[in-house]
Amino acid sequence: MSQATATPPPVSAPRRKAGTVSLQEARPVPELLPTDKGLPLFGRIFDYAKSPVDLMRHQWETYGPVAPFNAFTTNAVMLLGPDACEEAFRNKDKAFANEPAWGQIVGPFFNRGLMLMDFEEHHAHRRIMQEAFTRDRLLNYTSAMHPAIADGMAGWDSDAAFPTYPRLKQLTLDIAADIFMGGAADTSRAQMDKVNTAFIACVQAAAGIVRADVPMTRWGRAYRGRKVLEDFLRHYLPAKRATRTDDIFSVLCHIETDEGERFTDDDVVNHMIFLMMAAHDTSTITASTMLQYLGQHPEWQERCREEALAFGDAPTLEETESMTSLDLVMKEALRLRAPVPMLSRHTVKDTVVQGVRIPAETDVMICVQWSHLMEDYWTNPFVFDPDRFSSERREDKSHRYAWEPFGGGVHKCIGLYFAGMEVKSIMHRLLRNYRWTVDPGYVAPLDNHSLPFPKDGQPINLVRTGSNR
Ligand code: HEM
Repeated sequence: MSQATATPPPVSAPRRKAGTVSLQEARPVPELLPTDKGLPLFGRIFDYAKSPVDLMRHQWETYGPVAPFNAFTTNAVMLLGPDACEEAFRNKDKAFANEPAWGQIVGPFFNRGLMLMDFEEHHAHRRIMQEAFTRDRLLNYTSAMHPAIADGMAGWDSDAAFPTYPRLKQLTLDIAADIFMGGAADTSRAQMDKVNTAFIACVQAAAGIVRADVPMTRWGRAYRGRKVLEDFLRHYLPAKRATRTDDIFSVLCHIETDEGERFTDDDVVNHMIFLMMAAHDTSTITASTMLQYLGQHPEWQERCREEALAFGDAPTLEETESMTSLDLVMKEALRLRAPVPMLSRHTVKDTVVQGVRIPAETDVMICVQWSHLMEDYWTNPFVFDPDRFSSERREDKSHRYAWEPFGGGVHKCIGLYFAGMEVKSIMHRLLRNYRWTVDPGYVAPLDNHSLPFPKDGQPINLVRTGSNR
């Protein structure tokens, strides 16, 4: 165990059972202090970008589990602590909607992706999509994953300042081309690069300040990017419909529920674009966080390497699942740096959370990252200590929602097992063929404008020890 960042002062959690306070009895959202109004137009959005954790701590200590928050011109609220998050995830009275919330953030570029659907429609689409993530499908994705990883890593050589983040980002994009698209057979490298650029433009739109189709802006690029992606996918659709292959694109074209429900062509295109986005940055962030901590904790790197060496080059799904130390490290990485630190909702009716009345038409931020760092639930929460998840300690059991990197309720990440398999397969190959070190004092300078990534690319000292083939 070692100190990763300064430990903040302890906080206490006023707990309240869900559903015990009626709308009439509930308190209003606490009044925003004048000092917390932030900048005209932007509110406290830059405070969030500077340090989400500092902002969340301030909100929790000043206002408690339901905290007012000025973001752009809206009066939003932040939900802090696992009790408040749980109430929003459970969404008992169907007050919290995703589309009007995430739609404002990820814009029209991930339009009609599963996460942007609500209630009955969401339920219907999720039932179909579930068929793409069954255990049998995962087995197929796992065997296709290893050659894609080996190809992507083939050029990774010893480098005293190996830029982890951009390299992992490229790797996960390459993997997506194989696992999601099925290698996109008749597409040249140049065309594939164009698709990757289009895709990145869509992902980066979340951080755009100008939120309209204006040339030279993030949103302008994303509008053009979405068009490129749609054209690309529509070009391949007839072929994917005609034959069955093991990639997700083909799977989405053919899956159906027991009742015979299937996706239309538009659904397939929309879900594909969203799925690639959902899978890409989140897995990249997780793998790069793991690389950082394993580089700073050689004893854990060695422990994980021993497990990796116990299996062959291409472990099966069961084998990746049995890599216990790697699993603990992944959980700890997701705790310390949740790839999606804050989830977005919009209330479609008045509702009550932790005894506080949240009016209809309020933007709500579910601050999962804060739950991961509260002293009420974790010992020395800012310290890297994967054993806290071991069967002897199970600190994550301190509250059902103390650890919630994949969210909860009906929108809980549908790709969580896929993510575990992908990230562990990448780490497995790295551990077998490389050693690496990271300065123990290194703290990743995070860009928090959209999902948190290291601005400096997170350089590590990488040494190649195996053939990686
Ligand atoms: C470590 C990696 C990942 C993390 C941390 C993560 C996190 C999340 C979170 C927090 C949500 C809930 C959003 C909400 O409630 O508003 C979510 C939803 C989703 N994720 Fe993931 N995700 C990861 C990887 C993946 C992968 C690999 C895929 C697909 C292959 C995927 C597909 C989805 C989809 C489709 C949804 C929407 C589910 C729904 O609304 O029903 N994710 N993810």
